[in-house]
Amino acid sequence: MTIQLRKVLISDEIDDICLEILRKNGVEVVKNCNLSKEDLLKEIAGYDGLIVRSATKVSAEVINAGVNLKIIGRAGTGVDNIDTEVATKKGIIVMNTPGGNTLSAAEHTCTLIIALTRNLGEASKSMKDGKWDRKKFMGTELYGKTLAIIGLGRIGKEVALRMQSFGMTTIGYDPIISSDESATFNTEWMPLEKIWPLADYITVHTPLIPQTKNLINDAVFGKCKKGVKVINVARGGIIDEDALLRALQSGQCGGAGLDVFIEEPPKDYTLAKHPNVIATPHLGASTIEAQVRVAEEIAQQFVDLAQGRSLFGAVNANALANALNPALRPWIQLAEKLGTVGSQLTKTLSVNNVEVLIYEKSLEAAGSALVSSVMIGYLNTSLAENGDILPKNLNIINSPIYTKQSGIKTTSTNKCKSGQLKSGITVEFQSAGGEVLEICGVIAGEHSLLTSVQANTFKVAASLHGETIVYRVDKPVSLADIISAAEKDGLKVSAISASEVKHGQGFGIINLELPVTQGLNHLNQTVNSAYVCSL
Ligand SMILES: NC(=O)c1ccc[n+]([C@@H]2O[C@H](COP(=O)([O-])OP(=O)(O)OC[C@H]3O[C@@H](n4cnc5c(N)ncnc54)[C@H](O)[C@@H]3O)[C@@H](O)[C@H]2O)c1
Ligand SMILES: O=C(O)[C@H](O)COP(=O)(O)O
Repeated sequence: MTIQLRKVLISDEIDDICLEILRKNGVEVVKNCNLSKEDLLKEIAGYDGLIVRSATKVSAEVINAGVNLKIIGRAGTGVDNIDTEVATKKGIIVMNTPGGNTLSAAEHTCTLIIALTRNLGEASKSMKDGKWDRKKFMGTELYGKTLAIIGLGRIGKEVALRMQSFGMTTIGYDPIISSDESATFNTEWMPLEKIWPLADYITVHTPLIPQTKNLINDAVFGKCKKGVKVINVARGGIIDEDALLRALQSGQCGGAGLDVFIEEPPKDYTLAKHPNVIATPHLGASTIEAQVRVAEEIAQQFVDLAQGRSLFGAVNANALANALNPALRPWIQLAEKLGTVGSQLTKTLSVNNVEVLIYEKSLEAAGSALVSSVMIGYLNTSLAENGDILPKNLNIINSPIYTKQSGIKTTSTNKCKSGQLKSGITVEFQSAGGEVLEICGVIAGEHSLLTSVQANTFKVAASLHGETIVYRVDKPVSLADIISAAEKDGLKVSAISASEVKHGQGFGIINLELPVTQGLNHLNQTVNSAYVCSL
């Protein structure tokens, strides 16, 4: 799969280095940060790529209007403003720049913790109002206090390291970070229920997902120390805003540092205006350094992808990473061709399971890419022939979704250590009734070759390339007879290969110089069945 990146739209405020890098690499770029939703819907059809920050809402409507979109880039971390599910279904890559703004977001979190504990916001405001009030703004030290970090990923870890220098004890929770790993940055991993009563400060650094929505709510505030302070530089909604207001009003929560809100900008500023709240308008990543970094990174990632070098930052395209690896590319192509041939030879079977068996060591990690590619070939033919609506752009990104929809189960199995002398890959198409079609292929140089069907070996491996006819016989038929029949059907044969005939079946591949334009009457009288494939 190659990505043709001719024209990219930048619809949010992104550093100009992004435009420079893209243009230097021959990509036309338009930056327009003032597009209304309606304008964006009209404009987007003309672009192959879109780059945003958090302001542009890349909804299903926008993605559907982007009929030429191949890639959506987020110059930043959170992709919650992009409908990644719809993009994936349409075969569009979604990419972010993980890490580019980590330090800035971590520093902003630390700034809010410090500002909260010394009432900096209100104290500064009172000075601006011409007041000298030293008593009202008595603070507390951070030294010796406990900071709970929910989400021990990139930002959570950097916050821990920085706040430890103030003498804070850091504890935390993350479902995928082990206690050993969190111990490497001096943070004791604990389950949430143990954390709540211990924390003097709680800071959240998770994505906003169903599991983290309203993670800190009325019940949690009830389990915390009276006066606990909370900080959210992650996403609005991880702390329940209504519950927070109630806790601030009752004094159960002693203060909140908020950079993000459920609605941005908020319609209701009650929370931001509360005297114990320090609020900033989503400034976590707003530093010169972070903005240059994310702009540079997203542009370079776009260029690397278009030039087939890397897929760094893609959040929805694991399989594609293998497809871009030059060493694996021919195998990925072979897999798709085996899928196409398999779909022709299983026309009479109701396939419900497809298994890819891998006999090459170099392909051990490429199972999901090979399966996705087999299914592109299989579905492209079988959906078309069943009269189903074919997705416009069936590719390695959305093939798993359409496979799931088709009800076919898929697996890949590494057979390298099985001691068998086989090479290449084998695809087994299995029906509910227990019938199996097994086809095997290998790569020679860059060429895809079919080596056997149903364990019937081809005397000379057949080339899977271009306009091809796959046929089946139930007894040996001479190649001369088959070529003669094909020529009577107006075909120009460039090569032919046949398998041995065992247990009443044999298979063959006819390579053609030109596409088939008429019926295969003579051929169909000479072999049992013949199918046209474009490979
Ligand atoms: N305010 C800003 O300007 C700003 C800037 C950068 C990032 N962010 C946001 O900060 C958040 C964290 O970013 P990051 O780069 O550290 O991401 P990350 O992926 O490195 O870390 C997030 C961590 O959250 C953990 N997590 C997921 N579900 C969890 C749960 N139920 N409970 C506890 N932990 C859970 C994950 O396992 C992961 O380790 C993201 O939401 C991102 O969008 C905001
Ligand atoms: O997830 C992120 O990267 C931050 O929320 C930054 O968002 P921004 O690019 O809109 O500042």
